[in-house]
Amino acid sequence: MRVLETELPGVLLVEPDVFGDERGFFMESWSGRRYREAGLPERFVQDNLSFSRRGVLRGLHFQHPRGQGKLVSVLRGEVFDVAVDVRRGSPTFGRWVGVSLSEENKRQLYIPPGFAHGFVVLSEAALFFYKCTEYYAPECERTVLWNDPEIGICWPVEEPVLSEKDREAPTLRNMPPGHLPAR
Ligand SMILES: Cc1cn([C@H]2C[C@H](O)[C@@H](COP(=O)(O)OP(=O)(O)O[C@H]3O[C@@H](C)C(=O)[C@@H](O)[C@H]3O)O2)c(=O)[nH]c1=O
Repeated sequence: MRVLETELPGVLLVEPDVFGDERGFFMESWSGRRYREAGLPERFVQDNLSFSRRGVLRGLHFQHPRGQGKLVSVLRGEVFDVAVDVRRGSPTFGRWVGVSLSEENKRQLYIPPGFAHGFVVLSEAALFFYKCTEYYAPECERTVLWNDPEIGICWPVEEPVLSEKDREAPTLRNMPPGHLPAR
């Protein structure tokens, strides 16, 4: 597999080895030892699966405290996946990276604690699977406005379908300081 650095140090793009033959394909979607050797966490404690229709945007989400590292992937369809550095004092605070993750390219994105995460569905529907290094803690859930102009994410969808929580989220500047992690 190949692990590629992104413009945000710590956010890693993983290209797994895929073995195709006349039956279909095989790939190891995660292996503790190999991912550790490649600089990713070995320990994940929760797996999540979500299904969304075209145009659905989930995000931008993170937990603080109890930050979660997330290894995200797409089992069906295609999404535009985004990570934003929300660590106060970070040289890349407020900066974002976005990648296409799909059933076809089978890529994974590793988003460390301290980064907000979101995605929008580009295909008819998407089945989104991710591993988390920390358990879900509803009291630590934080949401940043998906189209915060100061972050300036170039989303490939103009009027996404949002949850009420995501529609009403504050901008990064308006987040209570205690809701943001420090670097
Ligand atoms: C995230 C999560 C939600 N839930 C519940 C809470 C709620 O009733 C329901 C739906 O939750 P949400 O609307 O927050 O789901 P969703 O918008 O899909 O939230 C997810 O978005 C992506 C972008 C992430 O990065 C994830 O960490 C997570 O925040 O599921 C859990 O039980 N466990 C969990 O780990």
